[in-house]
Amino acid sequence: MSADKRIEAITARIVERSKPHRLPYLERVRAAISKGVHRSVLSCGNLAHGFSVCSPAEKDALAGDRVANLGIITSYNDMLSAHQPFETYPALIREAAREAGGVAQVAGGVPAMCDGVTQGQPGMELSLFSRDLIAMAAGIGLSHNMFDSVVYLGVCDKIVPGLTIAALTFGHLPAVFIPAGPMTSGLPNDEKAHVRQLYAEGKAGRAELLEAESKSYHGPGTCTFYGTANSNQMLMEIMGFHMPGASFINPGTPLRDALTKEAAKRALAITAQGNEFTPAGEMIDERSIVNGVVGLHATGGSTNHTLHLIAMARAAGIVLTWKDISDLSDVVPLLARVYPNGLADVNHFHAAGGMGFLIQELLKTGMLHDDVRTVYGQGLQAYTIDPKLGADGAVVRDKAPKVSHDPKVLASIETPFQPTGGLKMLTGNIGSAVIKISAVKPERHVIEAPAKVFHDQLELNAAFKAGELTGDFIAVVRFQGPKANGMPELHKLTTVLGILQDRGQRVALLTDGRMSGASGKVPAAIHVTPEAVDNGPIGRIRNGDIIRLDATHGTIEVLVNAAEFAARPQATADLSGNEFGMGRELFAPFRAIAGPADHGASVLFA
Ligand SMILES: O=C(O)[C@H](O)[C@@H](O)[C@H](O)[C@H](O)COP(=O)(O)O
Ligand code: SF4
Repeated sequence: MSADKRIEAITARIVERSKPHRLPYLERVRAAISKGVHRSVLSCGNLAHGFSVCSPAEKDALAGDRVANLGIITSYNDMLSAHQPFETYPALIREAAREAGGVAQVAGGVPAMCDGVTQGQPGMELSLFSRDLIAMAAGIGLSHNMFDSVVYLGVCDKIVPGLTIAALTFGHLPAVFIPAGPMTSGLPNDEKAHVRQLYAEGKAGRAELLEAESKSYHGPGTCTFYGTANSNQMLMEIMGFHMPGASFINPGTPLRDALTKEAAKRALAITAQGNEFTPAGEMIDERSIVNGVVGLHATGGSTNHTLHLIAMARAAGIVLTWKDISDLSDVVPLLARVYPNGLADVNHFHAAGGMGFLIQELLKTGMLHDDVRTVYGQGLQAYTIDPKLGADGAVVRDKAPKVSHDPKVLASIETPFQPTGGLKMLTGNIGSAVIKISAVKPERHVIEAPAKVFHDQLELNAAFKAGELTGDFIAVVRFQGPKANGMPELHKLTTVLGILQDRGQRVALLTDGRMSGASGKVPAAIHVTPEAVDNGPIGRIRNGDIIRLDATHGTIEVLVNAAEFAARPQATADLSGNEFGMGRELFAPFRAIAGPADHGASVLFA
């Protein structure tokens, strides 16, 4: 079935807009492909260094150009519960490579930050920049030019976007992403959030809070809320970088290991030496990117992808805009209710039918481009499956269920939770912003209230403790953009604003910073561009100004006389405290050159 004509129209405009970047990109990819087996251009000395630790049989194989060499880029560390399982993956992948007659080598590692560990801490100011650094670090591994295909081991927030930027930069090579899967379900996310609110109100102690947090985050695997990390898994599957059904299988299970070995063998099967050559730079095109945006809307995905997906697309010469994302939101229905957009977690999503059911439903009405290339072959229909472990220990794929196993978590295309998606663009005299409405009740989609201005999320929390946050208001938290302090997530505001909202106050947030993908029920206009430190109008808002946030009509306005507002001096902030400490001094060059949020807040692309 061809895609819905509205999806086709938005895709066509992206193709047209991208040509100046996409065509030269494809020429570079094809020029690199034309050079043949890449290690064949290495000198004997280069090659000897490259395979010095291999077995004699592997050296023989790599001395020629017939046997495929699989590069592994790994983001293993013990800080991210989602990445800790990767510790054992290289051995499993090497075993699979041997079974497939190929060779596998770890090309390099990349850094991985856990936004949960750094949330509310100075380290969070490195987080966004770590995405582009991860792309660079992966590039260093791949620049050995020893490889015919690559598997990327990554899950969390900035890591998959950074690895995708690298995979598309090395677009002449096939790229298969291998996830580690979600943590098993612990204390439900809403119960964790409730204990946090009790603690913030002084009704629970630290011991009770730590117990709740530890029961929620309790073992290996991705945290089970639908934040950026799990949005990444959804994206990798719907864009065709995962094997079908790979996203949400728990770590340490036979099926997980079978999927990992299968992915390694598939990566070796789609090299230029085989008959199904699938270079990443040609596999991913504008339709793949649109499919990714559709998946974000249909699942209520992370607002961070209004930054990351733009940077990821740009790495392949594709220019995606907030208006594309916003216009797709008007077409794509919301089919999933996973925390913070509901009470379920990703394990419940998978049990309800998961990615296979979701893709099946979206294909039914042309919400997705089916005619796309994937690491598994041609077409997205192949992903409408339910993965199982076969008797022989290999992966088998049943058809996805015809009916959702839990319609309260995963809806059919005929009975969506909302007729439109979750991510809207806002424009007005403050600039541009984005808002995630899938987790916000309809009666809160329009908020008009006086501004309370802060230059730091801790200032707002202190005002809460001092009992100063009374009545209806829009919290303006500014000087939080990429050039100011690296654009940290302001997720710590969620608890306080949630308490005030639950008390009946009509509150909202307006910031040039960003939120966690796990932030939810309070209306938040985020990623305001231009940012305050770049002379953005958000820097001219004063306490008491009336602001109108209208997610229904897509506007964000300060209701002040235009001439008076323009004549106001730009506020300034003392950012000296953000320049040193916890490594922030190392990222001064990134703050100096970071691009605007609506271009991905990247140091790699203007
Ligand atoms: O974008 C995201 O999804 C978040 O960055 C997420 O990865 C982060 O870990 C949250 O901070 C977790 O939520 P808590 O901080 O509430 O545990
Ligand atoms: S989902 Fe967030 S908190 Fe959980 S491991 Fe990943 S980065 Fe850390």
